[in-house]
Amino acid sequence: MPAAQGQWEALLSDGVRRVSILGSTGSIGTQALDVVRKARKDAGQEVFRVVALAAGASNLKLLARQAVETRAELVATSGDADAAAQLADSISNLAGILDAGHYRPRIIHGPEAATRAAAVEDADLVLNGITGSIGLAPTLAALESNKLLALANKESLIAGGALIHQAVAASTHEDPLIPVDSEHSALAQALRSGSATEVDRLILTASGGPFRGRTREQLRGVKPADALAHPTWDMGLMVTTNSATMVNKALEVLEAHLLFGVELDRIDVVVHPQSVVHSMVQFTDGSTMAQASPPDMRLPIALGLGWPHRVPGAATPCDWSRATQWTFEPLDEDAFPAVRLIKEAAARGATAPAVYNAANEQAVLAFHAGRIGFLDIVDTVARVVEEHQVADDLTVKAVLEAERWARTRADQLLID
Ligand SMILES: NC(=O)C1=CN([C@@H]2O[C@H](COP(=O)(O)OP(=O)(O)OC[C@H]3O[C@@H](n4cnc5c(N)ncnc54)[C@H](OP(=O)(O)O)[C@@H]3O)[C@@H](O)[C@H]2O)C=CC1
Ligand SMILES: CC(=O)[C@@H](O)[C@H](O)COP(=O)(O)O
Ligand SMILES: [Mn+2]
Repeated sequence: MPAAQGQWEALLSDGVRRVSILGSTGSIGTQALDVVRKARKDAGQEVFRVVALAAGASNLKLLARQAVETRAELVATSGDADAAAQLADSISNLAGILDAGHYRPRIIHGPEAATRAAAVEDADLVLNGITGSIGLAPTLAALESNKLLALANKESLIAGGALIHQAVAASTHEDPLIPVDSEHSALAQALRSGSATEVDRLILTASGGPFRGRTREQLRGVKPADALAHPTWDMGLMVTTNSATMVNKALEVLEAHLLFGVELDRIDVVVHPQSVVHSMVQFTDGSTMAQASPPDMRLPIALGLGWPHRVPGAATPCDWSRATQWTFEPLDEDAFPAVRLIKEAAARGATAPAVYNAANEQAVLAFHAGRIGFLDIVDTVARVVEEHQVADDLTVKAVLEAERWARTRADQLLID
């Protein structure tokens, strides 16, 4: 039997997986739909059924097209009643044109819409591809309604930390939280080869972003368009900017600690400009396991949707017949202090990581609005975290209050 055929059988052994895709119009969401489409074609039958779609309100036409294509039962927009009406019109027009005239999904709207889509009864698995810590409520809702959660929205884990651990512990699934972030998917794959006691260190790779090799002084005048010119990945604005400041890698170090329980001082970052080795696990005997594939998020997304099974043909593998070079270099923490700063924030505990992330989200938006310079982003994060009075316990209320304070304080500092 060909390898792929056995793999399709394994993947389909529990039946078609019903998925709710949050952030469906974004980079992760649209690639998830590529995976769903291709799996159906390659397997010759439905593999993943999209039962719910959720997005913001900036691309309602695309959301409508996705709804008609997938026939999702529930379609959610974070927009207002007008946005919902516009969405319903677009769906009904398109359904008429595309011979799906009978298709009438349930349309919901408002700030809670994605959270409701995360808890939708029909779904087995929720893919959270929303940007920002606004994704925390949907993350918790997915776990609390006992879904599998394929998590790209790292900000919810940073902000929610122990709250997410509690929700994971209460789940009846052995392993409900599946990493989709490329580095963490790589680590999860490498960790399949050894037990927790064998692990010595986790090594996260970083592309180095568009400003790799520059000194702090050389970063001073860079413009938003420069920061968005990522060398290897095509992603949304927030994560792309975070790659340029190394805040993305900082969030990912803490994400790895929260996902895999390895202490922060046993997690390293190495710059690997080709983005082919997505991360590595070093074992106690000196062996290192690395996961490698050309940069394409459809691979970790597919593994997230099919976990623990691989989706055959999800992405193109490395071409070993061609000469190639992979290089590795240390992170310059003087030019890019974000990783050191998050380790300090994590040591303060409770709400400090949520504050780090919220201040960063505000600063990134201010940078793109032309209100501040590039270096002000991480400098502001550092100041806001330093001023923060950490809450004693991590509750949803404490996180929301800390975030509200951090956003206001960051905005004040950015105006001054
Ligand atoms: N892109 C990538 O390759 C990678 C991304 N990630 C992580 O995945 C997450 C998504 O990133 P990315 O896809 O790049 O981001 P994008 O900006 O491309 O997409 C964000 C998506 O979230 C939607 N959205 C925004 N606000 C809400 C809301 N309140 N309710 C529901 N949906 C909302 C947007 O809708 P609308 O279109 O209407 O604005 C859009 O669909 C981030 O956490 C990022 O760090 C991790 C690894 C790789
Ligand atoms: C694809 C992915 O997982 C991104 O989070 C990626 O890691 C960003 O690239 P950097 O390594 O430049 O942060
Ligand atoms: Mn990543």
